[in-house]
Amino acid sequence: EKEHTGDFHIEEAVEWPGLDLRLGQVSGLALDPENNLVLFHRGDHVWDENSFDSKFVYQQRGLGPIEQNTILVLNPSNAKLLHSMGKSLFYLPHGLSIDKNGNYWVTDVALHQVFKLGADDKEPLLILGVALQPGSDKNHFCQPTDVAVDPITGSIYVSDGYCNSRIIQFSPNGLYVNQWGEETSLGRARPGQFHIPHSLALIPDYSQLCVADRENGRIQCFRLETGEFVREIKHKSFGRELFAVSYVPGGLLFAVNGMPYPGEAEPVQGFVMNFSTGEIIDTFIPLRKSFEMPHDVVASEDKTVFVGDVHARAVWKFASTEKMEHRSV
Ligand SMILES: O=C(N[C@@H](O)C(=O)O)c1ccccc1
Repeated sequence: EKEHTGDFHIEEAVEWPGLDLRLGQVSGLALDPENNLVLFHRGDHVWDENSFDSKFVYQQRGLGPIEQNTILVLNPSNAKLLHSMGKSLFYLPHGLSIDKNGNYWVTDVALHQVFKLGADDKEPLLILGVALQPGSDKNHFCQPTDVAVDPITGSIYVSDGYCNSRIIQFSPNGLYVNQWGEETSLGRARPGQFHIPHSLALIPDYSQLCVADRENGRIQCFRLETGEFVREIKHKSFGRELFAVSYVPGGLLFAVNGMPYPGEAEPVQGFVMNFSTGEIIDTFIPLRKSFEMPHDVVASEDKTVFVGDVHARAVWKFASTEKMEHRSV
């Protein structure tokens, strides 16, 4: 009988033409049920130092919403545009995820809102949060960063956000159910404390929700039903910031970290981890150009990985070059 000992490597798919799509800041990536790549970008708007006041109120309303289509559906092989939507709706796109029915779930950090959109371009199916009003109660977010929808229960989880430190759970029709998380106290970051919960990965096989705890440079995982802390995944090679996390059925967890601060050793890169052990089994960087601020990562079952970069305004594709040594036993 043959035994496979896969030596897992991924490297950039250099035939992918997604590096110069002339997009705005690419903030969110997801794969739809047909495995098309969907991206969320900011068109001609940018998030910079002048975008918010000290109370996190968006300062550039005068610009109006982004007139370009902010949600693009691309062919995952050749980056050809298949469909686009989402114009005149958003000010500062951030997170994007797609549920098992193909609905798009997005966050806008300027509006402080979460939207559920059908794949057509009709009215949003659900909006959570109050437009342009930051807050931290049951119906106000503060720069919410991502959404994850449980494929089994339909429960909605929101990572809230740059100016809050919590995960909020809503029922499938948007009623507040539960929340957990608190600000990171000075000194050590304890379990359940966040410093920008920045990206979510829902792990149905283990009924866990994993969070990229960005400025604590770590991933924290919690029980879906209760929000109870399960474990932290942290590696020295993550450096100071861990921006995004994504799970692919079969047990692999993907992540991207932040640029090193001056004088720090850990380079900006992508990570492939074994979910159950938390161990890093591969790292990856582009061959063409280089990561600047990799902001989201998404992987498909065949281990194709896409990374969107909010500064480089680029989308890289990586593919596994698994070398299978065949040993007869
Ligand atoms: O983190 C920032 N941005 C990115 O996450 C992003 O989503 O663009 C940011 C921080 C301070 C000022 C301006 C931008």
